[in-house]
Amino acid sequence: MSLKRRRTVAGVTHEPAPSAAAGPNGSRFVNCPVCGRSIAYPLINSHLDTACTASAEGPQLAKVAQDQRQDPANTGSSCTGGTPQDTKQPQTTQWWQQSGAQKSLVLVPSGGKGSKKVPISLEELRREVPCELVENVLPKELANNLLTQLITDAPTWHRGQWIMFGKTHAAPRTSCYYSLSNGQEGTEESNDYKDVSPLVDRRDAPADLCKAARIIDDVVRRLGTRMDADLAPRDRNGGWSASYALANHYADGQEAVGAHADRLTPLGKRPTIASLSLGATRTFRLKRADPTETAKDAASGSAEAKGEERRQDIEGSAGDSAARMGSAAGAINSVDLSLEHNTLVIMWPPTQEEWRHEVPRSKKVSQHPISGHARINLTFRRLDPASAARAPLCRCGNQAMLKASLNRRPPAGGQAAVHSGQQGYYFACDNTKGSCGFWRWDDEA
Ligand SMILES: O=C(O)CCC(=O)C(=O)O
Ligand SMILES: [Fe+2]
Repeated sequence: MSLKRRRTVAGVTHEPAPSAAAGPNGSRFVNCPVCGRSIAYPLINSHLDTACTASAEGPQLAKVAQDQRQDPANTGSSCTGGTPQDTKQPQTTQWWQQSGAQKSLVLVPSGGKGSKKVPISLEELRREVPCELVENVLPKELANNLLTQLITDAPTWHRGQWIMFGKTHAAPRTSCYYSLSNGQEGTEESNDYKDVSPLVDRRDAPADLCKAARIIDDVVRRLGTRMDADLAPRDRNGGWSASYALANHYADGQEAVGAHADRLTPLGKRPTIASLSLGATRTFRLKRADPTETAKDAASGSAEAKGEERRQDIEGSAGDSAARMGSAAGAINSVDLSLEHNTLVIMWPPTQEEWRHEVPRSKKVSQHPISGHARINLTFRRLDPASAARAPLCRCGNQAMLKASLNRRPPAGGQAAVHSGQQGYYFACDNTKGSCGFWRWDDEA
């Protein structure tokens, strides 16, 4: 991968333009070789990197925004209460309209561990990592209102706990689940929340959150059509819609979430998760998962600790693990996304299987006009009741946890080998207080 500001489009590599005030013919503007738009000459490189409309989703997303204005009754989630005027908010400038934006939203190490981080374009991000970033995803007023409301609610949210070496620690953030299905989900689905966290704080989503969810459903569905075959079968053909949003509140740069993957048991294999950031800008770090992480689990039959314990466990070693990875030469193993207010990150499959994500602590968090140093994150997730129902009970009598194996495949000839394709999955005991040692391949047909 080239880290120079050079771009290959349809097999033609466009060399970076010299950073002079005027182009070769003396004009102060140049037509973008990709989208054809007239761009101030010194800004053409950053336009190509971050703002060019010719990237696949630019026009699509523009259409999303337009459709949202024309069709506010869009029924992405089953939240009710949306009214036509609700979504008639003025649109903010979208990233593909910000010609010449100078921001470095995506940084990757230029070499080994500790090397300088260099920017890559949103297009390169999408190509190299199964994630993508959409700026200004909601109408500005909706994003601001939602932030104001959630910042007001956040003091009533729950601070989770995790146990390590017998000691209880408070989670460095507060959280809450907002249901987007207005109590429509059955008992089984409600039970799935317990699987997400044993400390459930679940509420009905307020109206602005329902509106946001409808827009996000639509964005995810439209962008998902580009890669339908990669999605979980039930999410294909525009099938994805969020059933709930997990909200996190980070009061300041000292609050964080350690490296982890979101739990597969309630969401099913190859889940798509859409993550909305509101308020102060924070770094969202993705690292390729260490194959030895699941090897330990599978070999010893030991349970992985739940929730925070697992997160903290990985946190200390994640950097080393990524450095050890040594996958294909030039491949990106680690990426930092700068998540500004009203930015959506879509984690496509197989992000939860093959990558780990975190929001590291930071000494430098700039203030947002509404929330100061605080940040709210909402991850929009789709429950898969069938997945949770399939999980066997371990010897402790608890539901075992579905996990992806990075380095092992199911035994040749087994049902799982025939049906699961590349990825092996297994169930393991999920008891934080001590594993019963339960472990078996998932042999789903
Ligand atoms: O705050 C974020 O951006 C990520 C939160 C997250 O990963 C989670 O709640 O599982
Ligand atoms: Fe997560």
